[in-house]
Amino acid sequence: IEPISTSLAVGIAAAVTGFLARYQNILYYFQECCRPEWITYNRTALEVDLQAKLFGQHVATRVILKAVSGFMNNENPKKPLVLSLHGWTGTGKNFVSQLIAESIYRKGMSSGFVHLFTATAHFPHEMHLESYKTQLQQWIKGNVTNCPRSMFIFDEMDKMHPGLIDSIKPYLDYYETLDGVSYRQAIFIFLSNAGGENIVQVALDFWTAGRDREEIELKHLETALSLSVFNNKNSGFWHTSLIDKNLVDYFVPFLPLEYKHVVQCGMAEMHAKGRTPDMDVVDQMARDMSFFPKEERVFARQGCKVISSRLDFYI
Ligand SMILES: Nc1ncnc2c1ncn2[C@@H]1O[C@H](COP(=O)(O)OP(=O)(O)OP(=O)(O)O)[C@@H](O)[C@H]1O
Repeated sequence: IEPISTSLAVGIAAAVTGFLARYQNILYYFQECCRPEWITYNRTALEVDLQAKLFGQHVATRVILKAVSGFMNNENPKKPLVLSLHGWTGTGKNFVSQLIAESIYRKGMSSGFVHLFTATAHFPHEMHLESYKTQLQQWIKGNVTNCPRSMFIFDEMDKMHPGLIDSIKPYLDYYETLDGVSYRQAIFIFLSNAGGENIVQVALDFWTAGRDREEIELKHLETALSLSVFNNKNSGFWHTSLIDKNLVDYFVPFLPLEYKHVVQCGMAEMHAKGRTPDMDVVDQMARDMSFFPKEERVFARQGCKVISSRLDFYI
């Protein structure tokens, strides 16, 4: 009787283990977790999205695809990926962050591993600076401990207190671990309008010289960025050592959008609203929008930002 009961017990244990393993697999399937089922980089998806959905940003498209793919395909990155996106309002900085998130996380921006902070909403009062610092550091540490492949997006970076920027600096650095946690798989994206006006000036110079916008290369914009972001004492960045410590891997410039891009945004928006894209409607809306400089009317003052709500008036 003894051997029978032992083998029965072994059999039951194996069945239970098998069931739990299967149950866990089913759970992984339904509930987001820090596993490849939920977090896998799809380069093709990012490339296709950038080409098809992001208008007028050939420089940013190239830099972002290279930066994200290089980082995600590297098994052993020496530091987290840090991108700083700069440009005029409504040119696609938030939108690109969303596309990057969608190419990595199955749930995109709704993923529990993607964290978005907006300076004025999350850190509005300077008097609470010290508690913001502690909370932010704990938040980053807790989330990266939970899932090393976490993404942190900081919007309105130029409105963020330099002290707060300084408090996240250690996480962006080359340390193997920090208090036992490695941050090397994480992604940090900073968004700001800093440098926007100088980028506009470069784009305008090309336009005035009759040169094609597509001829603008990263090298033409680097000086514009360094003058306005790195050497400008009013810029939050200048007050921190993010730049001279080389913690930002890529500064990504966003060009101001022209009339034709606004039209492209309008057509895409109509499609997104479930309408048949109508050139007449979109053209009417685009013509009523505000462009600058006053005389030349080349660039959309609000980029593509207000298009979604504007369109409703014209449909
Ligand atoms: N270059 C673009 N191509 C396609 N759509 C765009 C582009 N720029 C903006 N949009 C559309 O406009 C919306 C608002 O743009 P977005 O929030 O990305 O601008 P932003 O550059 O982050 O502006 P801000 O600096 O004011 O935060 C996006 O959700 C997207 O629908």
